[in-house]
Amino acid sequence: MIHISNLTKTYPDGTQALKGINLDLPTGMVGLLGPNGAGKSSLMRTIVGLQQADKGQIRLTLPGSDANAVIDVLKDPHAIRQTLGYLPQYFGVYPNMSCVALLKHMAVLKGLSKKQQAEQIPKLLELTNLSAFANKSVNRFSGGMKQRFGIAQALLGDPKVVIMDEPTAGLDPEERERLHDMLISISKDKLILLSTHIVEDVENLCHYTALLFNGEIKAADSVANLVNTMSGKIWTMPMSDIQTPTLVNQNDTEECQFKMYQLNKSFRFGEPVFRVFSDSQPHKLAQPIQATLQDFYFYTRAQSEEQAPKTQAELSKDTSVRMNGGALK
Ligand SMILES: Nc1ncnc2c1ncn2[C@@H]1O[C@H](COP(=O)(O)OP(=O)(O)OP(=O)(O)O)[C@@H](O)[C@H]1O
Repeated sequence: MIHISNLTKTYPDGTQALKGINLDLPTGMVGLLGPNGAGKSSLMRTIVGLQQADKGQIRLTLPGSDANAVIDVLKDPHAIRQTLGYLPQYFGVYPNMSCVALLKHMAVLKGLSKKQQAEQIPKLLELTNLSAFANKSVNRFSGGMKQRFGIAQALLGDPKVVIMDEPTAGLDPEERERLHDMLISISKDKLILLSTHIVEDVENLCHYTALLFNGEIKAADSVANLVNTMSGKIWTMPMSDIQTPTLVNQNDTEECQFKMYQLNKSFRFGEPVFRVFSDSQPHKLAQPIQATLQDFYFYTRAQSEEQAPKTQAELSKDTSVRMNGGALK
């Protein structure tokens, strides 16, 4: 497991990317969810020792090992590099080398012996469905094949901790499904930390997730627990009606205590539909619907935006959002 405490990271231009992160990540498939710019890559790069934190601590206990065998990642970045696999968000340009030659080269960099290379590389090519392309140059691979190659290199040395930054980015549905299969098959005795903004991927694959917004952890729990907190409180209703909302449970007091969040607007058969969070039926046309992790994600985001100090421009934007069915107070 990875234990992170009080981790902060500010870039030289003053951007505070991580604002005192406290997080315990268990073994298995774990999601790190957050919108663009939330700080996911900053956190991942810090965990894998590619950049320094300003302060804080990251401690790693390897799955299946003695609880006392702890690696202090920030003090000993070399040790973590030997025990984890990393799939970065961008690989940059690949050299003009065949898939198998590049894997061998990376295996050497990871310190694998010739025997280990001979054992592991064919298995990894098979696992990632690249055996038929072993002699093809990686820079001629499709996006999905490059992503699978990235996973093969991350798994060299059979690491117990694997960190993947946006692994499904740019993949077509078939490739995404294949990648999901692969991740599930390798996750049994490892901690696989999956960073993404695709909430559905986390709901489908991960048993545990953390939500990162604007450099802060806003929730961390089992996916089932987070979804359960939304249970019975999610409704769908047609967009047209929310513009003049009729609250069915408005109480008698002057100030309405009732709170409703628009979570998500989408379209079905060309007609707008949106999901709202509400303790009770928010409108006579509202229908109850099964809660999802996406509902929790949007609810948490709406709450964290509400708590964040706002500029004048944001405040005037908020008023128009509210008139269209945003957070009603
Ligand atoms: N090297 C850097 N120098 C300055 N600011 C940076 C640097 N890297 C990231 N940032 C900023 O830090 C914040 C967090 O960025 P980060 O890339 O960690 O977010 P992210 O959640 O991974 O986003 P995305 O999903 O878009 O990749 C952003 O405001 C980003 O602009």
